[in-house]
Amino acid sequence: MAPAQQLDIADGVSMPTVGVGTWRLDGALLLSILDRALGIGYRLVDTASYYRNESAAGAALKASGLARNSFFVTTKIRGYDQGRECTARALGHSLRRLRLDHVDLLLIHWPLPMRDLYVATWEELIALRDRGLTRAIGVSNFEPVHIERLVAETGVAPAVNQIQCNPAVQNNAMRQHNRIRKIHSQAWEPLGNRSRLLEHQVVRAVAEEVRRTPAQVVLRWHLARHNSVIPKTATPQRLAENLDIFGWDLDDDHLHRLDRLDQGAEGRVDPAINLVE
Ligand SMILES: NC(=O)C1=CN([C@@H]2O[C@H](COP(=O)(O)OP(=O)(O)OC[C@H]3O[C@@H](n4cnc5c(N)ncnc54)[C@H](OP(=O)(O)O)[C@@H]3O)[C@@H](O)[C@H]2O)C=CC1
Ligand SMILES: O=C(O)C(=O)[C@@H](O)[C@H](O)C(=O)CO
Repeated sequence: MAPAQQLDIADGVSMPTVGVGTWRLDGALLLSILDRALGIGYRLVDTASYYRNESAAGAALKASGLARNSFFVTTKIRGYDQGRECTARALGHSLRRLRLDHVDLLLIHWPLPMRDLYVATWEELIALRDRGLTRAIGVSNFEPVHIERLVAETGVAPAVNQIQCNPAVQNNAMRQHNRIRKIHSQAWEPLGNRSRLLEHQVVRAVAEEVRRTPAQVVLRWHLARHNSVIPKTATPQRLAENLDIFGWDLDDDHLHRLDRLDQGAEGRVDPAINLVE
């Protein structure tokens, strides 16, 4: 069965299953990538204050002329903006750069447990959602222990946990815990750059068998395994390729061969020690 192109992440909030990743894109390049992406049907833009590209993303969205309710924007609260007052102020700055009055999904970028501010930050996200400044709230790079603390102290589970995931770095413990808590797993680094996944002989063999590209095979694996994806490309021609992952299938044998590529900790960024500020 073909996967849905939208999924429900919260009451009345539906999110595209494929979006545009924007880390390391900015300025004229980001404008032209988003112009092309929005023109061929992408409707989700993943940005973050840490990427310093929200202004260009906002300009591209405005130039697209698309109605506000037809596109979906995710941004993130970076490390040094964690904590009650800083978080609200940071979202205000992001909204101004994005030229929007609300985002669709607001994430805590990294838990930074050594700072011990992620629960206070989460409480602020709940308040920002209740004020209509974001339609849904979630986290990124949160391990089960961090999520359990949010739920225990606030009673509110994230709608989404954006985590590193691809066939080579599957992060199965995090994905399984997300599933148990009914939290959607959105995959960052979906193409497995750090692991040179697209060059792997199994990926290439499956791609040849189904007459698709290695990137399409990997992105289709994600949808079959219930992840949504936000691949990044600075190559305009690849945008259409990365979106053309519906209406065809991988069979169980293909999926199981890709499942077996997991390298465990190899290539995995440890969420608890990453110091992205
Ligand atoms: N929450 C978090 O902590 C994080 C979130 N992210 C988000 O996730 C997004 C995606 O992750 P990212 O790390 O960029 O990695 P990706 O898995 O999206 O890989 C990007 C790389 O793959 C290449 N590529 C893209 N499409 C194709 C294709 N069809 N064929 C061959 N190569 C291709 C790109 O090359 P080229 O550009 O030259 O086309 C680029 O080198 C980020 O942009 C960001 O929005 C990322 C990291 C952490
Ligand atoms: O792109 C992001 O959202 C990130 O957080 C990355 O910079 C991430 O920190 C990373 O790749 C660390 O190695």
